[in-house]
Amino acid sequence: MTAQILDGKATAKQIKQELTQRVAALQERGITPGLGTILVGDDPASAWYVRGKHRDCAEVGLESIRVDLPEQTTQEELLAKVRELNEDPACTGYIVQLPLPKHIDQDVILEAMDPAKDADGLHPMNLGRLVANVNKPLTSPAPCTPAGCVELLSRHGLDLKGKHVLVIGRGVTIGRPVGLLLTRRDVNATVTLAHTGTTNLPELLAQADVVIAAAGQAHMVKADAIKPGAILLDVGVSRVDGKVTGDIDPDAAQHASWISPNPGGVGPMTRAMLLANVVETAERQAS
Ligand SMILES: Nc1nc(=O)c2c([nH]1)NC[C@@H]1CN(c3ccc(C(=O)N[C@@H](CCC(=O)O)C(=O)O)cc3)C=[N+]21
Ligand SMILES: [Mg+2]
Repeated sequence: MTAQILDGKATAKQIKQELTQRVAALQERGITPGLGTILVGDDPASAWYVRGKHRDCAEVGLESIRVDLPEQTTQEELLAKVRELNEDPACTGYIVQLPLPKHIDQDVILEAMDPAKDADGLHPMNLGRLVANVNKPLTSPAPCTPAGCVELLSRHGLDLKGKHVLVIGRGVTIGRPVGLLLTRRDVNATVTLAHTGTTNLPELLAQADVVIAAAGQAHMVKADAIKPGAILLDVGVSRVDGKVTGDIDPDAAQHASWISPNPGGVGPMTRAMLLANVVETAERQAS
């Protein structure tokens, strides 16, 4: 068996085309949505991601607002920028690029954002809405990487109803929220969340119909560990010898039915979902 590819790059391209139409429709009504980014410090990977987000904006017709601050920015200075974007009518939604320097409390910054402008879906208010809302369509932004995982599967015609999904990793951007999306009634999956304290990972991997690997440990999911025919989403990113390396050993493709490559899988979907959150916010405000 060789797995079929969950092509995140092509799917994101399709989504961006759809968003381009929606942005044009907003523009016809005199609305130009804008995405803001706040980047603190000069980590090259973070700077590269932020540049990509601005390129994506230009591609679909969104305005973008870029705020770059030096590494030694204080928490108060960053809070001042957050408040500025909260008040800026040209800014429909924005993100604060993570991770922040160690002297800044990420939770304080996220809570200071206007939840209505939270393009990442990481504000506690929006995470709370995700917890509270199981049945109705979501009217608040969902975290981009989890939403990208769900969208990547559904756009390849894969139905998760009744499937056992094993999520590996408990980070706040992926591992914890992705189960909330997958257990909504419209998806109806059964979810197990494994982490470094899990003692029976081999047993769980052998059972899982779908594996979402978001641990950030290069090639930790091996070919012989998975259930034959499983669907594999490779979310974790490490750099090994300067190369982007996922959590799933590429040999696992021999035993899987579907696999998302990394790069080229969930990464581009994350970016597309960020744009979608901004467009949806603008549409909500316009209606
Ligand atoms: N507030 C905040 N929101 C984020 O969404 C956020 C963040 N902070 N901090 C860092 C992580 C990481 N992240 C990625 C998004 C896209 C790719 C992506 O498109 N990667 C390409 C290329 C990978 C490469 O070659 O480096 C791919 O997977 O094909 C990667 C990583 C968003 N993050
Ligand atoms: Mg990727």
